[in-house]
Amino acid sequence: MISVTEALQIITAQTKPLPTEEVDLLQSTGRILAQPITADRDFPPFDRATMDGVAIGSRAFGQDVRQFRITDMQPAGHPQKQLTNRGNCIEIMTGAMLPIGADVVIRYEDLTITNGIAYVNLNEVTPYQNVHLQGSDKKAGELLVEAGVKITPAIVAIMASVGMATVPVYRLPKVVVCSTGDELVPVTQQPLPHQIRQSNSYMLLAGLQQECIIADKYHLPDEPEAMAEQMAKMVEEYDVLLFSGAVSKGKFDFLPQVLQQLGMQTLFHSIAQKPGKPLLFGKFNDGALVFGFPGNPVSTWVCYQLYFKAWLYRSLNIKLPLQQAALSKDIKFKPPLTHHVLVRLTNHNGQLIATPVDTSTSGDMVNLMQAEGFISLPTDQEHFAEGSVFDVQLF
Ligand SMILES: Nc1nc2c(c(=O)[nH]1)N[C@H]1C(S)=C(S)[C@@H](COP(=O)(O)OP(=O)(O)OC[C@H]3O[C@@H](n4cnc5c(N)ncnc54)[C@H](O)[C@@H]3O)O[C@H]1N2
Ligand code: MOO
Ligand SMILES: [Mg+2]
Repeated sequence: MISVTEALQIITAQTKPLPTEEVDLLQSTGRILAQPITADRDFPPFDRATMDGVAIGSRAFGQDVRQFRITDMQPAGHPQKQLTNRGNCIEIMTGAMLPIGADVVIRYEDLTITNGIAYVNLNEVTPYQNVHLQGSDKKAGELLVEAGVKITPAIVAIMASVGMATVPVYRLPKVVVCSTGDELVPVTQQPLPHQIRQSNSYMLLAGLQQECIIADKYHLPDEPEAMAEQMAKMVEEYDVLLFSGAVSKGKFDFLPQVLQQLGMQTLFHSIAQKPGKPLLFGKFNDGALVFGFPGNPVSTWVCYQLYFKAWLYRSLNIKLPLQQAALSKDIKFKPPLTHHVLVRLTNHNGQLIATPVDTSTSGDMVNLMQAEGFISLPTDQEHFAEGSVFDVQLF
């Protein structure tokens, strides 16, 4: 049986750089940007009024001029006007170009306007007051967003502003999620006393959706020939096959043998860990990877998070979300296995505290929802003291 570290090494050795593709701007949120974005023009592209009011020249104000005749209007979206006389001003709206000859915007709140004359009720003004100067955020040609970041709504706004209707992103793998087991019935079906509804596959599909992966879904019976028939097509079609169940020692756990008959090379089957000991990982010659997650829901979820996401994030060259947190209580764990402890997080005087979530067994899917992540406790200790700090991998 291999260790968690060895398993992660074997899995991450199976990553290769993903090709890129163009997606619509609004389909890009959450995807990984494949090219850097540079400013096509200055940010902002002109001296921009940041307040509604009037535009004047600060020199006139310095020469004790306090009243200005309103001669024109400079709304946003209109070509730049010109201030021709130091005793004049131009009404200006937020977002408009600062007129030629003006360098200050006085807010309406600081003005008294009577008969077309604006009186400035201020003792001093400074040049470029209430003006967002051209190029002050970024200059044309400068880097705005580096490649390799996860696209957020703010990045979508930047891409829109530089005219990108489509966005180059790393292609995501084509994934299929496959539940196994004769006890499982569809969500819409009333289970008989010996049956349960499928839930692991939905948990995996939902998890994949959070990574922007829309996977296909299959269900396989506990019958080797029927399994093989359906799976042969999957190997051709998908980059990654995620199975749940049928990987342990049961008389109906046919998955490892069927996959091997179809030509899968087993890279490991079982890890020194709890939960998730019988995890299966393999690959086909044409490149399809197989993760066989143990069927108990907590095992499926922890193995998906720890192993599939390690592979996915390494392929995309991004970091897994980790937070350091201190244990809320002592944990004792005897066997020489890596113990993955589900935790929820709270903040205590600025220190993040990880409180273990009580699940009765790894089949307890109801209490799984309490967990915000998990800690992988190392094998070289049996006693983990309250207050000791560990990385929490966040769900
Ligand atoms: N003799 C041994 N028995 C078991 C061992 C062992 O080492 N020796 N390992 C145990 C561990 S640990 C786990 S985890 C499970 C893994 O079992 P399988 O991967 O073979 O999964 P199944 O037998 O198909 O199912 C187990 C359990 O999970 C439920 N399940 C499966 N798929 C789904 C799904 N899509 N939605 C909801 N629930 C699902 C299934 O009904 C079973 O209750 O084996 C232990 N046994
Ligand atoms: O992974 Mo199993 O569910 O350790 O119990
Ligand atoms: Mg089994």
